Formats: sequence, structure tokens, C-alpha cells
Amino acid sequence: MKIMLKTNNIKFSYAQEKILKGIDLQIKKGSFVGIIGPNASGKSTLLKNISKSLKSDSGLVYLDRKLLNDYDSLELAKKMAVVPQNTEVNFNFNVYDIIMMGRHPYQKRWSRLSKEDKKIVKEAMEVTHTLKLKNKLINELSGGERQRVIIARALAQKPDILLLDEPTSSLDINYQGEIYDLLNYLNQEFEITIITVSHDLNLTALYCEELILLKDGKIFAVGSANEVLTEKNIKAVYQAEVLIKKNPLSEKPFVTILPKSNLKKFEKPKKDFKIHVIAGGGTAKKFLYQLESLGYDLSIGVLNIGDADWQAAKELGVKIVEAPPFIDISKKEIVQNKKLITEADLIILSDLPFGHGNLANLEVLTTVPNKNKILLNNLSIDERDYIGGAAKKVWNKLIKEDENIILLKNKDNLVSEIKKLEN
Ligand SMILES: Nc1ncnc2c1ncn2[C@@H]1O[C@H](COP(=O)(O)OP(=O)(O)OP(=O)(O)O)[C@@H](O)[C@H]1O
Repeated sequence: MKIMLKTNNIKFSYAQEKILKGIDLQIKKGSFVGIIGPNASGKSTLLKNISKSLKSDSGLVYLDRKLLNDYDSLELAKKMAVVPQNTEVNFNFNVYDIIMMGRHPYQKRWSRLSKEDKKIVKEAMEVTHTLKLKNKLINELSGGERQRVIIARALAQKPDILLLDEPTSSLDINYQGEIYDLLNYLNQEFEITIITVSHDLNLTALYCEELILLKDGKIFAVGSANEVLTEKNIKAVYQAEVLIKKNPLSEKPFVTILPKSNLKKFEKPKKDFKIHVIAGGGTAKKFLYQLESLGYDLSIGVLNIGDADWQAAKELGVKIVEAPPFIDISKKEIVQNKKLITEADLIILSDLPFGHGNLANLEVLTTVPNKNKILLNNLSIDERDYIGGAAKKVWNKLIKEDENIILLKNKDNLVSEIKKLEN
């Protein structure tokens, strides 16, 4: 295994404040590494220490087996390029001139641009799709365009290793993917070693083969995305409750912040309005999050354990009447559900499909004629009745006899309907 960059116990302080508290790193040649960690954990300071923009107080940094301190600035610029966090450029040069600056380490004083310089700059512009911006002034570009130009300038240096500090922080989702795709291409095609600092755990997990998680100036965890991005690690380092699922396409972990713990910090006001939801199959997932974030007192049931709505309700800490999957809802669960329904100010029935197993969830509504009900019917009952019309029969009876029913085709209007009832 060839090592491109290695640090031995590096320490760094700004004035009296200790920022890096002994960092040991080994970055393989040709690898794509992501440094993550909370605000002020020392990520940018580490990047500056390994790129000689700051000098470590103690410890050693080796770049390709040679001490970083032994590189002079031109020699270092041929080996390593840095894309800083702030890509603002003080002088309003045009894009071509900015990218050409990347050739500076190779140019002799007062010499003209060589054919080689021009060829390399053109290639850098091609891979970063900046050719069409060539004559534009740098300060007239969008954030994403400027980011690509600064990466092109770094590529014009023909580095073996590229360090990027939050390369996608100001970019929209499309450009974020584009920049990481570009980095991935550079890594795979030209074997450039890449180190990114990022707050985007999911992009980092998706593209980086190794992750370094920093906490308070020390390395907390190193390894693959699956090894580093665990609920336990995230909680320990970010003090955040997250849900980690496997991205079905990439098999990489996908981190979702759990809204409840997030919102708790803002002391979200609780509403004195109880809503019981009858759902299943993920038909309520989206509006459950919405209603929970608005502070409604929610309950849900009867739901099969493992169902998508059950998972959402669990994540949100909503009261659930649950039942084992693949068997009919039992009497006991029906009674528990009825109790919550009786206590609720409003019942919402999502447009869930009905079979033998959950018909009781529909039938229960006929026993509480005085309760307000919102029935979602974006999909007609015909399309959701999997028991030869039995569900449709109950539905039709309900619609005919119950005066407290609101039929709602569009889930987007749900909150406004609830607000009307609340008042
Ligand atoms: N030039 C400076 N002078 C003094 N303190 C600094 C300086 N730059 C950074 N710091 C401090 O060093 C600590 C680490 O900063 P650093 O920028 O390395 O963290 P980070 O993990 O990159 O943070 P973020 O995710 O917020 O960008 C912070 O407490 C910061 O206030």
C-alpha cells in the first residue's frame, strides 16, 4: 500500500486555544477520503496543517514520503492543489486567466505561456465544463460556476493530491452531485488522491471510500462509510439523533436527522388538539411528519409492525396501536384503537388499501358518528378494495350516514382543513 500523505501526532493551537490535539493520518495514494465532523472540530485547520498553509506546533507531516516542511512552495504546488472554503477572488480576472494561474508553478519568470500550458488549461476546462465561461469575469459567475473554475485552476497545477474544503457548500443539489461526480472521475481516471472536508454526510458516504470523523480536534473514527456513520458515532460526536438506512442504490449509509429531537431544541409549542390517524403502507408518512412538526397530539393505529407508516410513527414517537404483520387485527388491538379514537378530536383516514387483515380499521369509524373525520380519497375506494367489495360497502355506509365527514382528494389541503376544524 503506497501512502500519499501521513501525519504523526500533529498538534496545533491558535494563540492559547488548542485546536488539533494529536492527529495521526495515513492517506493512501489514489484514495478518495472525506473528513467530517461538527462545526469547530478542526477540519479546516487540519486541512491547512497538511497543506503547509499553517505550520503544526509539533508532530510531522509527510507528503509522498518527504517531510512537508522540506517542500518549497513551487515544488509543493506541483504536487498538491487546494480548493479553499472561500472561493471569492479579489481581482476580477476572466476565467481563462484565473485557470491559467494554476500553471504558475511551472512557468519560468517572464516566460510566455507554452503550448503545454495552454493544452493543460484547455483539458482542465474541458473536464470541469468551464470552456464556455472562458471569457467571463470571475465575479460575474454563479457560485457553482465559480467553484468549477477554482477546481479547474487546481487541476491546471497537475497535482497528485487535491484538497477541497467544503467544495459544495454553496451549491444546489444538481451542482453538488456534479462536483462530486467530477472529483470521482478525477480520482478514478487520473488517480488523483482526493481529500474533501464536508458537512454533507450523505454525499461523503456516497463518494468517499474512507471517512475520517473528527471530534474536538481528535480523530473519533476512521474507516468505510458503514463503519464510521453509525447512529452511535453520530450521537456521540454531533449530539444528534439520526436514523441510518442503507441507500438502496449504492448500499451506502444514508443519514436522516430525526425531526423530533431537532425540533425539541426550539421548544415547539404543543397543540391541545388530538388527531388519530388510520393508515398503512406509507400512505400517511409524509403528513405525519408535517403534523408532528406543527405540534399536534398524534396517535395512530392499528398498524402492522414494520410497515412504512409504523416506522415513521416510531421515529416521531407517536402513540401507536400495533399488530404483528400478516394476520388479522385482533380484538384487543381493535379495543385499544377505539380508545384512542374516542379520545381524539379528529380522525384522519388515509387512502390506504383494505384487505381482510385491516377491514376492522375502517369498520371502527362507523361506531363513532359524532367524531370529526377527514377521509382521504385521492385513490377511489374501488381501487383500494381488495376484498371483493366488502370495504366499499362499509365506506359507502359511512359516507351516507355520517355527517361529520370531510372527503379530501388532495393531501396538500390537509393542514388547512384541520385548522378550520380546530377553530
Ligand atoms: N484564524 C483563526 N484564529 C483563531 N481561531 C481560529 C482561527 N481559525 C479557526 N479558529 C478556531 O479554531 C477552531 C476550529 O476551526 P476550524 O475552522 O478548523 O473548524 P471546522 O471543523 O472546519 O469548522 P466548520 O465546520 O465550522 O467550518 C474553531 O473554534 C475556530 O473558531
